Amino acid sequence: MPQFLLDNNHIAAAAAGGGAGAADETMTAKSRVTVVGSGNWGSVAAKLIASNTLKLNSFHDEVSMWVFEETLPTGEKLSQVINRTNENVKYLPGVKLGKNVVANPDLENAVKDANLLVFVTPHQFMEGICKRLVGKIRADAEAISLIKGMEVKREGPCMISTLITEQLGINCCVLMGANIANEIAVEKFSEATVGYRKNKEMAEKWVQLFNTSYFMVSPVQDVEGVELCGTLKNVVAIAAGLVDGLEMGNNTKAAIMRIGLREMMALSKLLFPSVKDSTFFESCGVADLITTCLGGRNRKCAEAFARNGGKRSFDELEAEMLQGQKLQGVSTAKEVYEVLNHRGWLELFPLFSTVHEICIARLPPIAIVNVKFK
Ligand SMILES: NC(=O)C1=CN([C@@H]2O[C@H](COP(=O)(O)OP(=O)(O)OC[C@H]3O[C@@H](n4cnc5c(N)ncnc54)[C@H](O)[C@@H]3O)[C@@H](O)[C@H]2O)C=CC1
Ligand SMILES: O=C(CO)COP(=O)(O)O
Repeated sequence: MPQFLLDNNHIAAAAAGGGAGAADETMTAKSRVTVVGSGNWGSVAAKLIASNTLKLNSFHDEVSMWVFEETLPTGEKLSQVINRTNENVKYLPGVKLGKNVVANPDLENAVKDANLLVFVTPHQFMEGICKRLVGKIRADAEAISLIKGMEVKREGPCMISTLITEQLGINCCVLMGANIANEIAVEKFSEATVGYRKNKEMAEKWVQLFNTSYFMVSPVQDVEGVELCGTLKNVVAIAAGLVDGLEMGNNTKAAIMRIGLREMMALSKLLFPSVKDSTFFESCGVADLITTCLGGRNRKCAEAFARNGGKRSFDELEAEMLQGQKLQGVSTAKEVYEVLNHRGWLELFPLFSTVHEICIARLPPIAIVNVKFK
């Protein structure tokens, strides 16, 4: 790791060196971690955490990982294969998770002893998961959401961290960033941002749990800003993929990313006036926007959508190209559109609204560059 990074982050040094020490253990009860989710990023999150729980005395070594059970083509259950091979052969093949990661297909059983809950599933499943968890978690549990997405209620948008807090009655931080899971899985250096509301000590505990020599995590006091960055950039990534599929070139793509960033900032601040400008310059902001528009799944499927002239649906392309992994950008574009429509803001957000209209085939892919961006 470059020296300047160490200077920047004393917590990184503590995590990498396992410096918590025996004194730590005697002062605090050990925390138990459960990761709720085991897709591409969920599996990498479990790997990161498991490498740290082995080093840090304040955490139990074992990391429980809830697996949405499925039967593999071999006839075996995914959770059993993960526990036998120490690999998520479907969502993260070829990467060992750490022997202290234990896959568990029983959601309620997986969470019952944990005081640290890490939520990392596609956002559309979270409402159902929360309902199942009511009354099933420890009273002293704390949560963090790695989920990029939101729900739309009659009252307006509901961020996933808010859903968790409201349904389960627990505090929820968020972790977002320029984090293409497959790259972090092979330990290429990247950064992430933890967003917290009030409790800085808790944010630092999450930083400690995730931070490694190749994954540098920084806390910022702006939970909505961090979460909206992670959520809204997926809509811009769809636009960037359309531009790629249309072979419009780099200048057009850069323009779409700039306009997208401007809409991300404007909508975030309209929804939550407390959102800070500086958050957009953290890993969760411009860095995540760049990496997703260059190398993410939303970009990839949108490129194929445009190459097919919009004739094959995103659902079809997702099933064919992602082998069970899920796109977040298409449903987020719909959710954003509902919010904009409900509030009379559609004209203020031409990129966001056009992406949705292209996704549902109301407009052709080329419309992404025919919009009048003010
Ligand atoms: N993959 C990546 O590079 C990154 C993903 N994220 C975010 O992390 C979140 C989770 O994404 P991934 O871990 O990549 O998942 P994924 O898209 O790779 O996998 C889909 C997951 O959903 C599960 N699933 C399918 N049907 C389900 C159901 N009915 N109920 C519950 N679970 C079901 C599957 O078993 C699988 O674990 C998303 O919000 C995504 O935006 C964030 C950063 C990076
Ligand atoms: O959020 C991501 C990178 O930070 C991954 O984006 P995709 O879901 O488009 O792959």
